[in-house]
Formats: sequence, C-alpha cells, structure tokens
Amino acid sequence: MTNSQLSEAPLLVAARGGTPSRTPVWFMRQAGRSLPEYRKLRAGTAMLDACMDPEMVREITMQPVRRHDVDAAILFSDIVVPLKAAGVDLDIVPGTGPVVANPVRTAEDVAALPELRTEQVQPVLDAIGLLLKELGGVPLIGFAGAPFTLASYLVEGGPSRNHERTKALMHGDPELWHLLLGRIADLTAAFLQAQVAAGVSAVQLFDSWAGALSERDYREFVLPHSTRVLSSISGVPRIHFGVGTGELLPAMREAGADVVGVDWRIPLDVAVRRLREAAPELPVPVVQGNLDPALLFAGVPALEREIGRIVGEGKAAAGHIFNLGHGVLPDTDPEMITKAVELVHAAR
Ligand SMILES: Cc1c2[nH]c(c1CCC(=O)O)Cc1[nH]c(c(CCC(=O)O)c1C)Cc1[nH]c(c(CCC(=O)O)c1C)Cc1[nH]c(c(C)c1CCC(=O)O)C2
Repeated sequence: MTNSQLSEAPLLVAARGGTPSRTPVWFMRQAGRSLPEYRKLRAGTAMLDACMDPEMVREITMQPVRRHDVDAAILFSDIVVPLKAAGVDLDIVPGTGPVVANPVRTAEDVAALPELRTEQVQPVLDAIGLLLKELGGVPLIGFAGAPFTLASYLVEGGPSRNHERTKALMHGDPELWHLLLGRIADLTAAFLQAQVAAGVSAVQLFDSWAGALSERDYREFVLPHSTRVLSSISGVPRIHFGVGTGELLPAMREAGADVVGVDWRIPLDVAVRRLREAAPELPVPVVQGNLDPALLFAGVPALEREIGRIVGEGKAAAGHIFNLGHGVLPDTDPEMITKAVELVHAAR
C-alpha cells in the first residue's frame, strides 16, 4: 500500500472535504464487548494489561475490520492508558469504568502528576507498527482523551454523573484548574504526537463529558487546553468528539478540529448550520456521526430509515464520516453493525 493509495481512502477524502468513492463509516467502540471473538480473547486479561500487549491490541483492533467492512480501524486502547503508563495509580473496573486510587484535588496532587515519556507507551506504538503492516488501505485512527474528560476522572476519582467536584475545582480555584488542565494537555499531546509519529492516519480527541458544561465555562476553562492539544498535531486530520455537545460544536471546532463529531441529539444539517453561522469565514465544515447507538436494536427497517435520513442530512456538510453518536452498546448484535455498514455504503 503506497501513501497515495491510503490518502484516497474514503475516510481521509471525506475528512479533507473531498468526494469519497463511498460514504465512509466506522463505529466508536467497534472493537469490544459486542464481539464474541473479543470476549473470548480478552477472557482472563485485565483491560489495561490488554492495552499494553501489542499482539492483543493488533488482533482486537482488526476484529471489527474483518467482520464489518468498516472504512477505518480505531486503535484498541483507552483514554486512561497514557495516565496509567505515566504512573498514575488507576484501574478500569468492569461495569464501572476508570477508577483512580488517589483523586487529584489539591495543589500538591496536581504538582505530583507525572509527565509522559514516549517509551512508557512503547507497547501502544509497537501495536500501531503491527497494524500498519496488516491494514493496507484501511486508515488507522489513533486517539486520546481530552483534558476536561480526563480531569473529570482524575478529580472525581471515577465516573461521575454530575462532575460536581470537577466543577467545584474549576470555579473554586481557577488557577489550580488551569494548572491541572495544562498538565493533562501536555500528556495528551505527547501521547497523540507519538501515535502520529508511529503512523496513524487520523486522530480523534474524545471529550466525552464536555456536554456537561455551559458554552461559557467550556470556552473559559477547557477550550484553551484542547486547542493546545489539537494545535500540536499536524499532518493528519483531527476529529473532535463529545456527547451532548449541540451547544458547544462551534467552540469544539475552534479548538482546531478538522472534523466535528455530532451525537444523535441534533440532526447533521442543523449541526452544519450552527457551525457555518458561527464561522462564515471558514470552509464548510466536515462532520462525523450521528446514529443513535440504540437504533442498532430497532430492526432493519427502522435502521435503514434512520441511516437514509442521516446520509441525506450529512450532505449539508463538506464531508460526512458516518458513525454512531456515541459508542457501540455492549449488548448490540454484531450482525446489526455489519448490516448498518452495508446500508450506509448503499445509501445515496
Ligand atoms: C469515556 C471513555 C472511556 N474510554 C474511552 C472513552 C471515550 C469514548 C466514550 O465516550 O465512550 C475511549 C475508548 N475505550 C475503548 C475504546 C476502543 C476503541 C474503539 O473501538 O472505539 C475507546 C475509543 C475501549 C474500552 N474501554 C473500556 C472497555 C470495556 C472493558 C472490557 O471489555 O472489559 C473497552 C472495550 C473500559 C472503559 N473505559 C471507559 C469507560 C467508561 C469504560 C467502560 C467500563 C465498563 O462499562 O466496563 C472510559
């Protein structure tokens, strides 16, 4: 596979706002618990151990590509992998999510946060090397968690519905907050840059929980740090995604996104209108999304209707990468994922 063949991959053409040979489609969390072959391979291995085993990462990343004919692979990893690799004491607890042993709440805690040295994530970079040999013309997407979403796990100590301790720190001690986000931004930027140097074709910055913030707070407390992360990346398209971010889309684009992720709460043509009105001087935006993950449970006729609608509304953008509005739910029937890919590729 030459670079020029890869650069014509539908995902990368759409990300540049060009006209791809077919609507590119991949799914957040396409690798994971919906696949029996994943559950079999992972049995007996802790999530974070699996993420540091290059051969396992290679195999798990490939599973959905083989099965579903998706237009991209996403590196099998997790947003907390660079924190763990740098030395933060945390684990991923099945059914719960990331749990941090010593939550970060004081100036001392922030000062004690380690930096990331590239060799600490060498197994991830080795996995990328193995994948590039196997993927051929299918682009590999690297990713990282955005400063706000990672800060929420670090400050709360685990998953949080209301992010109250995080917001308390943000508003109660803005100086310390910015120090914390700056530290995380350094770590995230280092992790993404290492993935790009190892050869990924695109990166996605997951700010999954940014939708918990008002636009005002997002702009003041988060945007500068996400901007620093995204502006440190060049040479590959940058996708910026969050959940419940209908009000934040223009700000998330401003952070330096080439592709703006849209969950299922607003239609893509509305998202494109908001982005265009906020920045008429910029090119027409490129978007990713926005099928509700629950639609994969609704049967083929409903799925076909929704996919047709979304592909139609996506034409308002300069480019559309089809995806879910959030990750594949663990109980999803993998046959429905394969079917969805077929339907996207057939939709006009
Ligand atoms: C918030 C977040 C996390 N991790 C991630 C995010 C951002 C994306 C999002 O908003 O969903 C990112 C992530 N985590 C994982 C991927 C894999 C790549 C992909 O296929 O998309 C990606 C992109 C694998 C994983 N990450 C995790 C699993 C499940 C672990 C397992 O299989 O045992 C997988 C496949 C664990 C994890 N890690 C996290 C959660 C909430 C969980 C689920 C915990 C549970 O319910 O058991 C934190």
